[in-house]
Amino acid sequence: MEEEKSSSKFKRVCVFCGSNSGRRKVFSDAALELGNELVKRKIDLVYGGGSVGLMGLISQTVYDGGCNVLGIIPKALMPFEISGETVGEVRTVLDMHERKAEMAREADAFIALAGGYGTMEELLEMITWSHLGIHKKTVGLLNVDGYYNNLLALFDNGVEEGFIKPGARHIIVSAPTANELLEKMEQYTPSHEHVAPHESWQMEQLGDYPKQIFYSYEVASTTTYGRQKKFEMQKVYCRILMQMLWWLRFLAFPVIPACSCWWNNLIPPTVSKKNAMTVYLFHSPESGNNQSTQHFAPQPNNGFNGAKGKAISENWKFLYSCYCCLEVFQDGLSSDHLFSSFVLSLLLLLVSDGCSVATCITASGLGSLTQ
Ligand SMILES: C/C(=C\CNc1ncnc2c1ncn2[C@@H]1O[C@H](COP(=O)(O)O)[C@@H](O)[C@H]1O)CO
Repeated sequence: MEEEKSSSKFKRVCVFCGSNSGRRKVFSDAALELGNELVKRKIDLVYGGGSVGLMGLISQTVYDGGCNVLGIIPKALMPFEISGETVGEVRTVLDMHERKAEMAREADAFIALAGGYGTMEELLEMITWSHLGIHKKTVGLLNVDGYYNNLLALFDNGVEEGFIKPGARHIIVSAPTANELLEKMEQYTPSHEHVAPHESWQMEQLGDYPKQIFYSYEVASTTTYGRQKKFEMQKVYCRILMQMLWWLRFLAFPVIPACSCWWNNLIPPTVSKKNAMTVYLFHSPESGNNQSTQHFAPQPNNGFNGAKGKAISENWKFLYSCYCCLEVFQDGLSSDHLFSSFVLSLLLLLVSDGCSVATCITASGLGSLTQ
């Protein structure tokens, strides 16, 4: 079925309004009137979710009129006894900040109806974001029976006293009736200077940003918590993977030194010598002169070159490699570890050969890489 096109330049309007209905009937009437006006113009509704107060009235009206309703509600306000049942689509977010950003992203324009702190805060934030250049969307105020006269007077005073630029005062489009307000909003083009260019704002703060940034916070859809589950499952998988990697490192503990020994036994003395030097130079570049590297040259007759009888030094080498790995795995590559490695390297140098030291350093280096 082909979707009916909106007769307005706005496809979706976000309405901020009281979670209470107010003492006087004019406010409920205004909510119904605004709802009908949106339906007449085929404008979908974005709002705070739930069915309490004016929020419930407007959402039900728009929903019954056949337009889409999207309620964006923080997890904490989800319980039925707090916000009641929501019509249409419900999107749950983590907190109020996410909600505002999500509401602002989804809508082409904003309208504030009568309300309390919540409504006033949402209205003022959208005015501020427009002033700063975070969004370029129209902000309307349905000033039912002069409810917001004092607020508008306060804004005027802000201009008078030099706290609000005269151009920025025009960000708010206000009118006493829904029809008048929407007419004015349709005509409105922003003329105020932005504090910072729209493009310089972080994508996630508002504007035409990619959906996925927000969807990482989005946790539920209409009746099931599908998205939330998906997001939380991803976190569980990550944790399992990390746990697996944590255990796998112990596998590296016997494998790395064993490979080092095996590799060292395979290569001929000349190559071995070169590698030993390279490794040594890599780890201690400042001592990489000819004299010191000579100390690390492998000795062909000490049982490292595939000689049948394994020399004692090879066992030393293996044990030391294990020690290095264990140290690094347990504590990370701390300065203490480096110092003890250095002392042990010197000791080993006395009883073994340069090649084995190089192997051990390599093993500990590899160990640190796996941290
Ligand atoms: C406080 C009460 C119910 C709270 N339920 C709400 N459910 C959804 N959204 C809410 C709720 N309360 C505030 N909001 C948001 O703030 C705006 C309304 O706040 P106000 O202080 O009532 O003006 C509204 O736009 C929502 O986005 C029962 O009294």
